[in-house]
Amino acid sequence: MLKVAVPNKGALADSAAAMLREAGYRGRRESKELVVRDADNDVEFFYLRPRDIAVYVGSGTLDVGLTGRDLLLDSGSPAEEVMALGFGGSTFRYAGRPGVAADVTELAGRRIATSFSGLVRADLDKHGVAADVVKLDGAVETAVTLGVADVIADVVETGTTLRNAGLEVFGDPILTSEAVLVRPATRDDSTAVDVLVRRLQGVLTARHYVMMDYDIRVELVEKACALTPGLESPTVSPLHDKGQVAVRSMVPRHLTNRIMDELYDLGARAILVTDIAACRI
Ligand SMILES: Nc1ncnc2c1ncn2[C@@H]1O[C@H](COP(=O)(O)OP(=O)(O)OP(=O)(O)O)[C@@H](O)[C@H]1O
Ligand SMILES: O=P(O)(O)OC[C@H]1O[C@H](OP(=O)(O)OP(=O)(O)O)[C@H](O)[C@@H]1O
Ligand SMILES: [Mg+2]
Repeated sequence: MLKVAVPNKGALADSAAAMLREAGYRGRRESKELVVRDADNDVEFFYLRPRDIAVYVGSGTLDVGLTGRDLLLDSGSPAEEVMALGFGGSTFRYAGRPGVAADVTELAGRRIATSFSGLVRADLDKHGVAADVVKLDGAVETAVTLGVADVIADVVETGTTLRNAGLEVFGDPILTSEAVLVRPATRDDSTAVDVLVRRLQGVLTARHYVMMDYDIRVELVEKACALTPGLESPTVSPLHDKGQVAVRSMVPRHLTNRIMDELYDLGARAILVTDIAACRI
């Protein structure tokens, strides 16, 4: 039975659960459940703290897990990233009172509060900077106000928490993160993991693309297909009216309206867009 680690709470938990549900797996009925057995799919889900997931997977105790790239790299675990999951996006950045520093090279001798000490020490080493890392559990923005640190390094999504604490980011982002699927670096080839990966890729594709159908005059079909090339090649079917064809193609969701406008201008009509509920490409 494939053993999968899933975030039990926090910023990644709801989206991870939604993605697995869309991929056809059983979820938990209430948030106190720590283990869920999905016998139909031969999978067992372990609901763990997101920070601990890379540790379990890296040790080989669990076969695969969903966590943040920042948490994976911070843990120093030998687990490796298999695929990005398209949610839980954030950056990991230095921040401080306005004007405190312009970039990491100005942090020598300073105190840096963070709950990601692995990431920060690696970044300081990379830049040859000797600074004190103050390891805290969370809410690190307050460390500057309370005088425990000169600057912080933390997860930034909207920037609201920083603004509320009177802090500003400085320097380049240390890391760009999102939720990722991780597996042990020394893994055996596993068909069960391949099935999970294909299902999750199916969810990503179904979310990123829509299906577009339209009718177009035969002599314009090449131009229309250039606007809607699809992933491989559009399906072109004959219509009863010999002068026209029906075209069906996958289109990136964020381009839907622009492509419909362009197709309409070209002469396409009966342009219909439908969601893709599930797919294997
Ligand atoms: N707005 C956000 N706040 C916090 N984490 C976010 C946010 N957006 C995305 N993330 C990602 O979520 C993960 C952190 O999740 P979470 O905050 O639940 O873990 P944690 O900080 O270890 O736990 P907790 O906050 O419960 O102590 C990281 O990968 C982070 O990049
Ligand atoms: O840029 P924003 O949208 O404001 O989000 C970033 C904030 O959210 C996270 O805190 P979290 O809620 O995980 O609490 P924690 O600091 O205790 O981990 C992170 O540590 C920042 O404080
Ligand atoms: Mg947090």
